[in-house]
Amino acid sequence: MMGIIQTKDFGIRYGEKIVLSHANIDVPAGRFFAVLGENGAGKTSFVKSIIGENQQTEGDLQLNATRVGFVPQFRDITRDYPLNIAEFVALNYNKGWRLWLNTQEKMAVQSALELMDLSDMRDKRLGLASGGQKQRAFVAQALVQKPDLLILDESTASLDHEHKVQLLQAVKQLQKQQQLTVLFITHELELVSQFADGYLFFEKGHVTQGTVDELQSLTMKMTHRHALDEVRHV
Ligand SMILES: Nc1ncnc2c1ncn2[C@@H]1O[C@H](COP(=O)(O)OP(=O)(O)OP(=O)(O)O)[C@@H](O)[C@H]1O
Repeated sequence: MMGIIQTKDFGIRYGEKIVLSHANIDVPAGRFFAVLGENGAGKTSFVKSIIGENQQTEGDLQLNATRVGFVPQFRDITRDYPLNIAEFVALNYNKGWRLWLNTQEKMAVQSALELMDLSDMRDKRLGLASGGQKQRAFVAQALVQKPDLLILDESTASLDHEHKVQLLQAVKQLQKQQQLTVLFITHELELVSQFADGYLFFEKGHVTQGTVDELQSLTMKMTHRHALDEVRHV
């Protein structure tokens, strides 16, 4: 099977600063990949290259996806933002010229809202929603367009535990049922290792790709290291 994201000697640099070099990865279609690495390791720069928002690259990056859904880490939604949650989720359907939705589109919006546990809040103004509710609305909006590649940048960071698990379960379900490929950028290694089939690990200008088994041992190692750090800091 052809990989959905393939790179050959791929690199990213901002002027003199080399963020990534000689990246050789091959993400198979239909898998759930955790994207890991410390702050500033280059995770966001890499996914921006995938969606064509970062041109400061060298080498080869091949993308074999038709529709890519990207949920960025931050989005500026102020309190006076006028749309309600359902309207926001449906935004891709009415690009300013059409204010109504057909039945099929309404159903797609409804099912995305249900998946993200937002049906009860569909009429709530997005500007007045909590951080976690907004984050779930962003994911729902990305799901409506039925992407074959979904990229989530720390989408669980502001959620309570129950909604973290719920979001991961919903995405996992779509991955299995609809052959969705998922790239999930996160610092929550333990949580994501229960859902991922593999990982990309960004460290010191390089990226390594690993299997689910390697992810488990990486999680153990990191958790152990973290525990040791905590002991040291006492
Ligand atoms: N447009 C830019 N111009 C110059 N430097 C940049 C730009 N974008 C990112 N960088 C730098 O590139 C490095 C990688 O940043 P990036 O945001 O990709 O990291 P990250 O792994 O996503 O980090 P985090 O976990 O904090 O989100 C950082 O040192 C950052 O300061």
